[in-house]
Amino acid sequence: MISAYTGTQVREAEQPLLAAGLGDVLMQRAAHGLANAVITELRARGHRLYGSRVVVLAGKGNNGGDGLYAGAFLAARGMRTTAVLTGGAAHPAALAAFRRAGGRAEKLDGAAQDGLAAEAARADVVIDAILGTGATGGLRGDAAGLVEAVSRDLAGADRGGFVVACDLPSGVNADTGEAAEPVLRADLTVTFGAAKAGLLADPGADYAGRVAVVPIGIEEHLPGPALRRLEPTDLGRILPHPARRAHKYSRGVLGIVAGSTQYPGAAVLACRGALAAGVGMVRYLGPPAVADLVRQACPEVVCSDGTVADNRVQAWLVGSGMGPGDHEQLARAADAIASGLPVVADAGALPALPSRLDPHVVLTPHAGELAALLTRLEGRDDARFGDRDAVEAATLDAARKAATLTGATVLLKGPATLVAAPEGTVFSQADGTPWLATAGSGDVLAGVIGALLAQAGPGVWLSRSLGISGGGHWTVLAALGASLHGLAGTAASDARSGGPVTAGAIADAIPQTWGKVSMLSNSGASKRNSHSQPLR
Ligand SMILES: NC(=O)C1=CN([C@@H]2O[C@H](COP(=O)(O)OP(=O)(O)OC[C@H]3O[C@@H](n4cnc5c(N)ncnc54)[C@H](O)[C@@H]3O)[C@@H](O)[C@H]2O)[C@@H](O)CC1
Ligand SMILES: Nc1ncnc2c1ncn2[C@@H]1O[C@H](COP(=O)(O)OP(=O)(O)O)[C@@H](O)[C@H]1O
Ligand SMILES: [K+]
Repeated sequence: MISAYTGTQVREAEQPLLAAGLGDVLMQRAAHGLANAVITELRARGHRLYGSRVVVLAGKGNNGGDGLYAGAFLAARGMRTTAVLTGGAAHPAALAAFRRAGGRAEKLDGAAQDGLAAEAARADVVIDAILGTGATGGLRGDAAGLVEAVSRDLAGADRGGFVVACDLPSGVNADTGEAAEPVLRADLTVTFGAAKAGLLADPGADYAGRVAVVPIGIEEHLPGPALRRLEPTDLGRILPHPARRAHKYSRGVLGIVAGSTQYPGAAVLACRGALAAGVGMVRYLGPPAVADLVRQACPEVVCSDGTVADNRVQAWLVGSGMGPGDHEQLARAADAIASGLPVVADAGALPALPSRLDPHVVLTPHAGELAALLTRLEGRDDARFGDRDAVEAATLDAARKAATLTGATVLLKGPATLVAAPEGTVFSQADGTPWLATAGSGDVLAGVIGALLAQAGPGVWLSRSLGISGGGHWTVLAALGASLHGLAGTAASDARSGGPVTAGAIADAIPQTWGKVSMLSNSGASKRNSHSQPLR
C-alpha cells in the first residue's frame, strides 16, 4: 500500500532530523535521488547523458536548493546545465555547488523571460524546482510569466524533452491537490520522504504525471497517512476467496435495483459487473421488460418485480440507470437504503438520498453528480462545489466534504478515483486508463463494489490487515472495487494493443484480473517495499 501525507506532516517528520543538524544531509539525499531519476529517465528515452541539456527553474527556498544540487550532480556528469533563478535570490550553498560543477546561472527578469523560456522548451530536461511544500498560493509575477511561456513553447515544440517536478509541481497544493495556475505539467514528479496527498488527487495528480518517492530517512517519524492507495499486491491479499465448504448463500447475495425502460442496459451491465466479481448470487428487482433483458444477457441472475423486503440478500446496489420518474424503482432504492444492509447508491439514487446516512452506504457519484449532491446539501447560495468544474478543481476536498455531510462513504469517480469515509480515511485509486470513460463503465463499477460488499460485509479483519479501523472499513471495499475495475479496464485495453474498451469488456476482464492479482500475493511479492517503487 502506498501512504501519502500532507506537506505539514512531512515537514514535521523532518523536524527531528533538522534539529539534529541534518538539514543539508536531507537536501543532498533529495537532490541525489532527483538527479538519479533524471538520469534513468534520459536513458529510458534513449538520450546520451554527456552533452544533454538541462534547465533547472530554481526558486529561492529549499525546493530551489534541491533543484540546484541536483543540477550540480548532472553538470558533474557532463550535462549542459542552466539554472534560471526565479526568485532573485537562491539557496546560497546549493548555488555555489551548482556553479562549481560548471552550471550556468541566470537571474529571471522580464526582459530575459522569453529567451530563457525558449531555452527551457528546447532542453532535454526541465526541472521545476520553483516552489515546494513551503509555498503559499501559486506562482506570481515573473515566475508565473516564465512558466506560462515555457508551457506555451513546450506545447508548440516537437518535443524530445521532458519535465520533472522537484517534490511537487510548483503551484500544486501538497495537501489537497488543488492547482493555482499557471502550473508546469510534469511527466515525472520525484517527491521526497513520502508521497504528498496532493500528488494523488486531481488536478494535482494530472499535473504531477508519474510519481516516484525518494526515501530521505524521515520515514520512521511519519504519522498515520492522510491518504492511501491500494497496490495490486494488496488486492491479492484482501480479495475474498470462497471457503471449501462455501455455498452460494454463504458467498454472498447481491440485490440489484437498477435500470429503467429508458436505460435498461445499465441493469445488465451492473449485473455483469457483479457476476464477474465473485458474488454467490445476484437477485435483480425491476420492471418486467428490463428483467427480460437481464435474463437474456445473464441467465445466472434471479429476477423478480417484488419488493426489497421479499428478497434476502447481504448487500444492495441501487440507482444505476434510474431517473427521477422511476417511482417504483426509487421506492425500492429507499427501502434498500433503510434496510441497514451495506448499499451501493449510484446515479439515479443519489438525488433521492435521505440527508443522513452511515458509512456502510457507499455513494458512487462522478464529479457532476457530486456537485449536484453537495449543492443540495449545502444550499445553492453556500455551495463551494456548485458545478462539475468546481469539484474537478478540488476533488479531495469535495469527496471529504460529501462524506462529512452525509455520513456515508463517498467514492468520487475520475482518473484518480477517491474514496472518503466520514471518519477521515481516504483512498485514491488510479489503476485505469482514459478508455474507461465510456458509457456504462460506472454501472459495471457499481456492480463490482456491490459484489464485494455482499461477499465481505462487515468482515473487519480485512481492514485490520491494512491497519484501518471502524468506519474506514467500507472505504477499503470501495477502493478495492475501484482498483479491480481500473486494472480490468487497463487489461482489456492492453489486450486490444492499447485500443478502446467497452463497458462489457471491462466486466469480462475482471475474473482474470482477480486471478492475476491473487497470484501476485501468493508469490510473496507483497512483501516488497513500495516506498522505492514508482506509484504509477
Ligand atoms: N526542510 C528540509 O530540510 C528539506 C526540504 N526539502 C525541500 O524543501 C522544500 C520546502 O522548502 P521551503 O520551506 O524552503 O519552501 P519552498 O522552497 O517550497 O518555497 C518557499 C520559498 O518561496 C517563497 N514563496 C512561498 N510562496 C511563494 C509564492 N507563491 N510565490 C513566490 N515565492 C513564494 C517563500 O518566501 C520562501 O522563500 C520541499 O518541497 C523540498 O523540496 C528537501 O530538501 C528535503 C529536506
Ligand atoms: N480519464 C479517465 N481515466 C481513467 N478512468 C476514468 C476516466 N474518466 C472516467 N474514468 C472511470 O470510468 C468510470 C466512468 O463512470 P461513469 O462516469 O459513472 O460512467 P457511466 O455513467 O457512463 O457508466 C469510472 O470508474 C471512472 O473512474
Ligand atoms: K517544485
